[in-house]
Amino acid sequence: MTLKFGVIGTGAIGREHIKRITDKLAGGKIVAVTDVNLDSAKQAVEQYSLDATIYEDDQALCQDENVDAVLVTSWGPAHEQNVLNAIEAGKYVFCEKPLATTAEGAMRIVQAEMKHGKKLVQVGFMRRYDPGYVQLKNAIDANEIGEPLMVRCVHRNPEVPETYGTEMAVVDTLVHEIDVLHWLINDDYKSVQVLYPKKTSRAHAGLKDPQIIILETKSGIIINAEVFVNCHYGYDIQCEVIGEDGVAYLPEPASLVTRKSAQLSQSIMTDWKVRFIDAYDVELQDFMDSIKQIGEPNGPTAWDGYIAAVTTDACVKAQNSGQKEDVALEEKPAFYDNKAAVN
Ligand SMILES: NC(=O)c1ccc[n+]([C@@H]2O[C@H](COP(=O)([O-])OP(=O)(O)OC[C@H]3O[C@@H](n4cnc5c(N)ncnc54)[C@H](O)[C@@H]3O)[C@@H](O)[C@H]2O)c1
Ligand SMILES: O[C@H]1[C@H](O)[C@@H](O)[C@H](O)[C@@H](O)[C@H]1O
Repeated sequence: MTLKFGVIGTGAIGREHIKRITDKLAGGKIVAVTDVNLDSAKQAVEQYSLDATIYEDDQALCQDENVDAVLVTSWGPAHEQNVLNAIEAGKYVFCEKPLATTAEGAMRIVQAEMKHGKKLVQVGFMRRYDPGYVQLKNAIDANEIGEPLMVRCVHRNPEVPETYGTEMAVVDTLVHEIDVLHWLINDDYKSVQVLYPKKTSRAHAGLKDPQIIILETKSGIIINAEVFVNCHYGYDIQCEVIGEDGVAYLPEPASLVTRKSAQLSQSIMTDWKVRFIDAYDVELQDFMDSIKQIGEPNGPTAWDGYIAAVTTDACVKAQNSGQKEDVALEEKPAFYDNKAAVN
């Protein structure tokens, strides 16, 4: 069975995913596309020689009977409505992060999915599929470093556009750490605080950059996360988990080491597309395979999207108050504990 996708948003990651589903992964096909910029949708169809219907809006795309699953790769603020339209039409949804830009928005999706009665949504938190993070998780779960006590992590982008504001540092960027870290250390967040170090001269007027976000978990683990989106030198993701018995580091991506002209050097990546290429491939393959095998997506759920949204809301509050802010989650519905059985 081929899973037929309708794509909402044919920008950077939309095209990356179209390309991997079309040329690289097994069992998927793009049959419909839409974008608020219709020319972009047309270009994507041409670029990848797709046999796909071009729709003027997301609702019409979701209603297409030929579409089995909707790939939401529009801008963050559009995700909530895109996902709700897909659920309304009874379609599976793979939604890029963030699931919604507010906790209320994410909760509306959770409620719509529960009302539908079956899991349909997977959120694009691809780091859970990254081989390095998987290694780190296996080491923690196998108790190789003992009880985790502290985590230090770094999320650096070379630059960001003028449209990227202070809140996006948490809603668009830190959201990756927010999702992957609670999964990694098997804990829930209790509070968050945001500090602003000296501002880089490379950040535009409306952006505070870098930022340090301190997250405390229910068991007392302190996470120190740096977001620095004008670091200039590369795309750099680091994570170090300090346990009672030892320390585990996220492996650096493999890169050639050279010795030349009295220099020992190694390159640093500059682009998220390349840094997490394996993770994107595996997450989308898993989405397609699990729908075929168990009738529902297997990856990060709408509830994970809700946890992330509650935590980013608290971070935004902390950005503005300068105080420690609580992360207050609703109780997890049993709906999100159950996994479908293999058919
Ligand atoms: N998982 C990751 O590592 C990762 C990487 C990049 C982007 N993203 C996420 O993917 C999303 C898209 O990012 P991008 O870099 O591709 O942005 P982009 O600006 O390159 O592309 C977004 C596209 O969506 C279209 N669009 C916006 N609103 C729409 C709507 N309501 N209906 C239809 N089309 C609409 C825009 O016209 C644009 O073509 C963002 O939420 C971003 O956070 C995730
Ligand atoms: O949308 C992108 C993407 O999610 C990248 O992985 C992240 O490093 C960027 O900060 C973000 O803007």
